[in-house]
Parts: sequence; structure tokens; C-alpha cells
Amino acid sequence: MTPGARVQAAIELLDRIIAAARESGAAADTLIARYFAERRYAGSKDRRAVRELVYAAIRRAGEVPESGRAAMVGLARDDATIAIGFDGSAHGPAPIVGDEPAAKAGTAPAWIGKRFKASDIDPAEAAALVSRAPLDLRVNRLKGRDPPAALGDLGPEPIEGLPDAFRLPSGTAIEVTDAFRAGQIEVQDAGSQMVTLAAQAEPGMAVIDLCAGAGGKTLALAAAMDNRGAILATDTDRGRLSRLAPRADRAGVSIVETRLLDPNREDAALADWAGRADVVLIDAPCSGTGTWRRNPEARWRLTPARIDRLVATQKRLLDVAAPLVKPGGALVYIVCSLLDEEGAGQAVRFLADHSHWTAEQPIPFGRERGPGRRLTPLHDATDGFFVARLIRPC
Ligand SMILES: C[S@@+](CC[C@H](N)C(=O)[O-])C[C@H]1O[C@@H](n2cnc3c(N)ncnc32)[C@H](O)[C@@H]1O
Repeated sequence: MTPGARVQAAIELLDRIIAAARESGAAADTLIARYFAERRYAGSKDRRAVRELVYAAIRRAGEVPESGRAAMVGLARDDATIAIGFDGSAHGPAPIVGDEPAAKAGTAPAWIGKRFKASDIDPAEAAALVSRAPLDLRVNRLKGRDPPAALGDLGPEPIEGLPDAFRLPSGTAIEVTDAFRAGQIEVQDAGSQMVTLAAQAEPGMAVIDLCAGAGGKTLALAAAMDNRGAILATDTDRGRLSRLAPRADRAGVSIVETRLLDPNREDAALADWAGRADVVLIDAPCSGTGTWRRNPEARWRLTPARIDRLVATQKRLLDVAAPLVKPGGALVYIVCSLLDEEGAGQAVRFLADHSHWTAEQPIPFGRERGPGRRLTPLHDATDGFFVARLIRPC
């Protein structure tokens, strides 16, 4: 593809991604995969280059751009090498005219910017939320403690405080390695590994992973438990939960039972676990403001109403989880959001509503935020998280 054809492809893709963001359609990665499935003639170098252009345009625009062309014109105004692609050739976009509208550069929609300010996220912290994330891995202790030797050539870097973690440059194709296929390593952001440590999971414990999804944290808990004890992994999303069992098999994990929950009827489905869990971990559904490094177009999809709904679900899940914890046990509350209303605010509310519960220091990472701790990309070089460890009275 010529430089012009690459810019034109990026414009077409951005149009689809913008429409999907407005209509709650498919994610950018899915749309990019579909686009190239229809264009088999594009080689891997072209695909990579177009993808880079698309993500650079997404990262640059805090508000949803008017159009794919406006997004790319904005990028071209910052970078002359991209402006060359607007060449008016057969497969390229028309040349940029003098006062043509361009998407404004920014970090987040203005209304989210205000909420960041209220949560003490300053502009430098907010800007780091849309930087490029590295690729973090967790060595699966159940299959050996050292990073697989075969990955040595990729230059794995250790991550301070996390003996099982190492970091590779973003974009490393890890899924094709034998070590990945054999379950020796899992892809998991360092922040996600850090907040999971708040569970203090040990062999023999009974643990509920209430919002287990496809099991990212479930597998880390099982490894910390040396595959001894019991984990109940639940979720309301059948598709995500169904991906957990094959991942557990690959990782050599056999202590996990999965259970699909009905939204709003979780208590009935969990009655057999009342007062039994050493730990209930809630990795709650949230706005995901802490994970924009990986899916920056997510900030175009958020609305105040959606955050209100998430806050209500988080509160409900905390109330569902409390009776499942045994006396003296712990409720670990996690969100990958930097907004206090989803993080520290929820923990404060829970402690006010549940007398005699107390908050313990959850992890030795990040910075204190209310009754818990917060990790941010700028301060901790991880995705953004809030975590609290709440103890049920004996
Ligand atoms: C942040 S994700 C979990 C990610 C997962 N723990 C991991 O580490 O990969 C939040 C999950 O909460 C689930 N969820 C939403 N509402 C729920 C509910 N009422 N009960 C249980 N899970 C719920 C979503 O389907 C989603 O999988």
C-alpha cells in the first residue's frame, strides 16, 4: 500500500470506530480485524502501519472526532510525515485544504476531565492514561518459577515487587510462543497482579472470585494457592465465563468451579457459600478509565448515565458479597477506574453501612486513597486501579 492508501484505510477504519463508539457497536480491535479480513491483499506490514495510524489518531482525540478524516487531519497537523499521505492519488485521500476542520487534541471528554479533577487526577496523570502500555506477563508458578528460557531473546525485564512478573515491549506476539501455549505464562498487567495480591490467597483457602470474567485474576489466585483449596468463579456473562475452563486447563489449575449468575439474583445462587469464604474478591464492572492505555476508544463510549449504572451495580455487588465472607475473612474490592465514585467512595460507603467492618492496608504499591490504594500509569507504570481490603468482624 502507498502512504496515501494507508492513510485512506485509517480514515475508513476511524469512521467505523467512531460510529461504533456512538452506537455501542464492536470494539476497535474487532473492527480492524474485520476490515482486513475483507482486504486479504494487505500484507502484515501494511496492516501494522494502518493499525498504528488508527491508534495514534484515537489516542490523540479526547472527544469523539467528527469523522475519521477529521481525526487523521488532526494527526497530520502534528506530524508532517502523515500529512504527505493526503496526496489526492487514486487510493489516497484528497489533499488537506487550509482551514479544514481537524479533531482537537485532548486526553478525555470534558465532563470526564471534571470528574478526574474531583478525584485528584491532574492533567499529567490523565495524559498518561492514554500512553502506550507495555506487555506484562505473569509466570505461572504451577508450571515453574522462572521466566521460560525461550523468552530470553525477547528481553524480559523484571518488575519491582512482583517476583512472578516480567515486562516486554508492547506489541510482542506472545500468544504464538510455546511457553504461552503450555500455560507457563499468562498475559496480565502488573497492576492487575498487584491488586490481586490484596487477597493474600494461600493454599487451602476458600475463595470467591465474584466477577471472574475469563479468569485473569482467578488464575493468579489459584497459582498463589498452589492449586490447593477451592475457588468459586462467578460472572453474569456466559461468553466470558466459558473461556475460563480452557484457560484453567492450560494453566494446570483444577480447584476452580465456575457458576453463571443471574443479574439481580446473585444472592440466591450463592446461598450455599454464605459465611464460608476466607476471601471474596470483587473485580467490579467499572468505567475502565484505568485501562485506556489498552483500549483508548473506550473514553468515547462513556456517558454519565453509564457511570451511574456502574456505580449502582458496584454498590449492589459489595452488598451481595458481604454475607459470603466468613467472620474475620476479607472482602477485596477492585476497580480499574481512577474515579473516586467507583473506588474510594464505594469503600467509604460500604464501611459506613456495615458496622464493625474495618479496612486493612491492601498492598504495598501505589498511593493511599481513602480506605484503600490507587495505582496509576504515571506513578506506578501500571494500568490504573483502586483496591481496598475490608475485614469482616469476628
Ligand atoms: C473487570 S471485569 C472482570 C475481569 C476479570 N476479573 C479478570 O481479571 O480478567 C468485570 C466483570 O464483572 C462482570 N459482572 C457484571 N455484573 C455482574 C454481576 N452482577 N455479578 C457478577 N459479575 C458481574 C462482567 O461480566 C465482567 O466480566
